[in-house]
Amino acid sequence: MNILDKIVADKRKEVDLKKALIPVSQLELAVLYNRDTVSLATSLRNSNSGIIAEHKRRSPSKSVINQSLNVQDVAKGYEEAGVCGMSVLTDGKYFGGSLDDLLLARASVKMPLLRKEFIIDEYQILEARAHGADVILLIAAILNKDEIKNLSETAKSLELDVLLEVHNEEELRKSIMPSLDMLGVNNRNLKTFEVSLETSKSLSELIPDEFVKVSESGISSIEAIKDLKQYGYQGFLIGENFMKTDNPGKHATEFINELKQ
Ligand SMILES: O=C(O)c1ccccc1NCC(=O)[C@H](O)[C@H](O)COP(=O)(O)O
Repeated sequence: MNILDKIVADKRKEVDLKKALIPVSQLELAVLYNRDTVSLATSLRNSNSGIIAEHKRRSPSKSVINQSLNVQDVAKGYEEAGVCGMSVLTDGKYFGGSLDDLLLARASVKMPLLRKEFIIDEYQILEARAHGADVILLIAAILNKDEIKNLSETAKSLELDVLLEVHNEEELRKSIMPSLDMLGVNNRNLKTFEVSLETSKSLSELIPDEFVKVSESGISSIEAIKDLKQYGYQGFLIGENFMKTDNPGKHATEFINELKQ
């Protein structure tokens, strides 16, 4: 079994357990009293930098990245740096994240927040909305076409943006549908962890213009972003490069300032 299959199998067990403990009706109540959402797609369309900065403590490919930071400080630092939005990993077992991280980030900043999760059930979309997310991620590698349609339509009905992530042409072709806002190309193969920015470049021309194009993973230089912009990318998801430092917000500020020059 590859790591992605293992993550999804664990996620199914986790969601089934949670459903038994916290009923959908309780989450729906939390959604009802939640805030208006803000659009990451709009923020990216109106931005020069296009940076989506991630909160990432550890990962299957890197084990420990940074365990000593406080999510509120990271969120405030990113917002002050002027990023377009923040991605918050909420998976506990493989990434050391939680829904509490999302809630605490939400309490600290106004910018769009992405729940970075392995979403396989509508329940997780309600959770995302109830904990302050503005955007959800759907990963084409773990969903079929009907699941992508149902989950993305549920997200839209809750006024959430949808970022659909692909890694190859087959995933892209099955996924294109009007209920998506952004198409993300993950440069990391989630089954082998191999990273290549060529993946974003080669898939770019197959992504219709109505979707905001986002390049994800393995981005660590200004040159890489300038290069990817030539291929129509308006969003750049950066995790490790910021999180491996003592002060991710400061690093993001310096990065964005250099990008603007
Ligand atoms: O990062 C991993 O090792 C990983 C492994 C398996 C599934 C997903 C994984 N990462 C999720 C992401 O997409 C990245 O955290 C995100 O794109 C930022 O990547 P990076 O800038 O390379 O930290």
